Amino acid sequence: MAGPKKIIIDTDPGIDDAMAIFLALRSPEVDVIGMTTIYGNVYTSLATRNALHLLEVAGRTDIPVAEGSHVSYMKATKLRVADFVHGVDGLGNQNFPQPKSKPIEKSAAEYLVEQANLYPGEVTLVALGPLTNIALAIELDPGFTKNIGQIVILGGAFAVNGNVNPAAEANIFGDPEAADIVFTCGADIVAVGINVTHQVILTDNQRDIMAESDGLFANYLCKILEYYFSYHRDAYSMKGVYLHDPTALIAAVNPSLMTYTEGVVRVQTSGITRGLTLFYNKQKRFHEETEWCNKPTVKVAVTVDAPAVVKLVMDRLMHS
Ligand SMILES: O=c1[nH]cnc2c1ncn2[C@@H]1O[C@H](CO)[C@@H](O)[C@H]1O
Repeated sequence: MAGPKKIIIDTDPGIDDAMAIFLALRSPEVDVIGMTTIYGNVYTSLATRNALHLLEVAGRTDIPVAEGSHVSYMKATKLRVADFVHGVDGLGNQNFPQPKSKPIEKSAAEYLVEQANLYPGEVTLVALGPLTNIALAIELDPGFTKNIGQIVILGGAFAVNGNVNPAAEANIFGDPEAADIVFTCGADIVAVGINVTHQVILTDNQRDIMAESDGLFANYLCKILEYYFSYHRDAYSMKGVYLHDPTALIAAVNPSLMTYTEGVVRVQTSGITRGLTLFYNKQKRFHEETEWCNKPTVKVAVTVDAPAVVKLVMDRLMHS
């Protein structure tokens, strides 16, 4: 029997990233062999600090962290970070101590290429932030797309409004050029967009159940979740929060909790729809040769068993 699936988490922690990371560490189906960091919810240096901190909380400083790009694929330095969603420290403004551990010497892209070469076809990369590091890995080694087992992407808004603006979802908006490279690179890709993650909601009551448990992860998360809940109250008038990153992680841990469709995804890189993800189902042969022809297909999640995902997330975090 095959052992647990090797996964690398590319992350911008982030409150829902913290949930996904802890969930992964509590999931016997996967073995977290490393983490890479990226800007998005916070700037990259803080993402690295938070990734190291979360591994210290979990007692898993054996897991290497490789720091990712500080600029977009096109070298833009003016980046959009979502501190209004996660707090200025990215983890709900809790004044956590500086971690003692350090990132490895290699960059995220170098580390991704190294691991994909070391375990060809075996590594699942779960991308929870903008796709800069992955586009850089493809640039560094064109064989990366063949060597990486699968890339599960939290990103996109397929046939629904975005969450940055009506067109764009945050991770794709963070680096649309990188996203278009990744979606059309030919690797085995599964995209979980906010059309799916917006169905997966942790309610106030469910958070209270988690807070009353004696799970280490559940207790830690309930503290930092306060900020994330208040953002959802303000932005969406909701008494609950979207479980974006944990849902994407579940697509790697238990893919049967979602259904998927397959087609070509392109990303708009200019104008007011910059960051828009557009899915072509390949059901019509168009008359003209276009930028959509002869592109590799990806899988896009369409439905989710939301109660089962929420239950799995809660159970695993409470028994930690
Ligand atoms: O309104 C928002 N702006 C920016 N980022 C957001 C917003 N809401 C959620 N996220 C973050 O972006 C990813 C999902 O798109 C998640 O990581 C979530 O934490």
